[in-house]
Amino acid sequence: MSSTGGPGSPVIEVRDLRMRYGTKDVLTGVNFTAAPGEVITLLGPNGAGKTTTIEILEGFRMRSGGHAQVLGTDPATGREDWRAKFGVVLQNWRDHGKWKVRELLKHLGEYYAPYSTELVPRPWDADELIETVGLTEQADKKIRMLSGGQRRRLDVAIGIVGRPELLFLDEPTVGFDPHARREFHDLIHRLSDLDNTTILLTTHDLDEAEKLADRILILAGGRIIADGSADYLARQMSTEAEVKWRVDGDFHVHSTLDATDFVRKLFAEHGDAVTDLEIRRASLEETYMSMVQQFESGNEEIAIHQFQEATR
Ligand SMILES: Nc1ncnc2c1ncn2[C@@H]1O[C@H](COP(=O)(O)OP(=O)(O)OP(=O)(O)O)[C@@H](O)[C@H]1O
Repeated sequence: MSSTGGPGSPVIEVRDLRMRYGTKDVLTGVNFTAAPGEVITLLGPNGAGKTTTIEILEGFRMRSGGHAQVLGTDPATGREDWRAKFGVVLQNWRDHGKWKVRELLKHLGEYYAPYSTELVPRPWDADELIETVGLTEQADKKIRMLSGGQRRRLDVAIGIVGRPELLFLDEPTVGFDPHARREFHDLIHRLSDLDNTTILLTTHDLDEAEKLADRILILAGGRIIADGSADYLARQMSTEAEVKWRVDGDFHVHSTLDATDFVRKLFAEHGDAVTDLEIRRASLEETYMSMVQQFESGNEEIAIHQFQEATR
């Protein structure tokens, strides 16, 4: 089932999205699109407006201005059949304590049965889903007995029980141990690769953003100030690479704009005497920190200008 508003059209399309709370402008012109099957991570400092953006797209919050289309519909006017096409994992979902895990997933799943198709049978079989999110041992436990991380896995299961075309996840891995985090990442890859699910998630974990996202959006100062793959962003922001090497046991470091040319000359001069060669570009974390620092020190225009210059 495709309901993106026509073949090839974006699943999410946001233009000049604005949000004002009282006298405070939180979003001042957000622009981005998401294609079918894309995994997009929304990064930004606390209070940047990530949750606000997601809630507007989910139809939970009315925007102050601008244009938004989600699965071919304006979220401000989306109805039941539109809501059934996407899944939501909120930041704090803390009810249903008396229900048991399997019971709740079966119950919530029933809502999606009318939207089942030959291609995408809905809902997800409860036991299969429970196994997929790693809760088999907890299937017959009451929800209030689950640990924080197990509860979060259940939140993810609730978000995908209807086999959504689009999945919104707000800080999905808070409280996950490294093993649960790895399993969650595998699940996201599966959903996007096998089911072509489009995924928009927020996280403060840059390592996670780098591992998961096809594209990273950085939201700061009310706008998307950077949009691209982790590698692309790091390359655009850091023009210099750091080269480290040893010659005859002595350690050397050099920053250069053209690492390939530098290394070629290094070998021409020292040949086999060069050992422990390492070339390093800025990590996503360094790129992100440098952009956000510019914003927090009041240099919004410089940060945007720097990025735009670099991506020109
Ligand atoms: N209902 C509301 N009424 C007034 N102000 C609000 C409301 N909801 C959010 N805000 C404010 O809007 C700004 C953006 O909040 P939002 O929760 O969208 O940010 P965020 O990027 O998700 O932050 P975090 O990373 O801390 O979760 C914050 O300054 C917040 O205090």
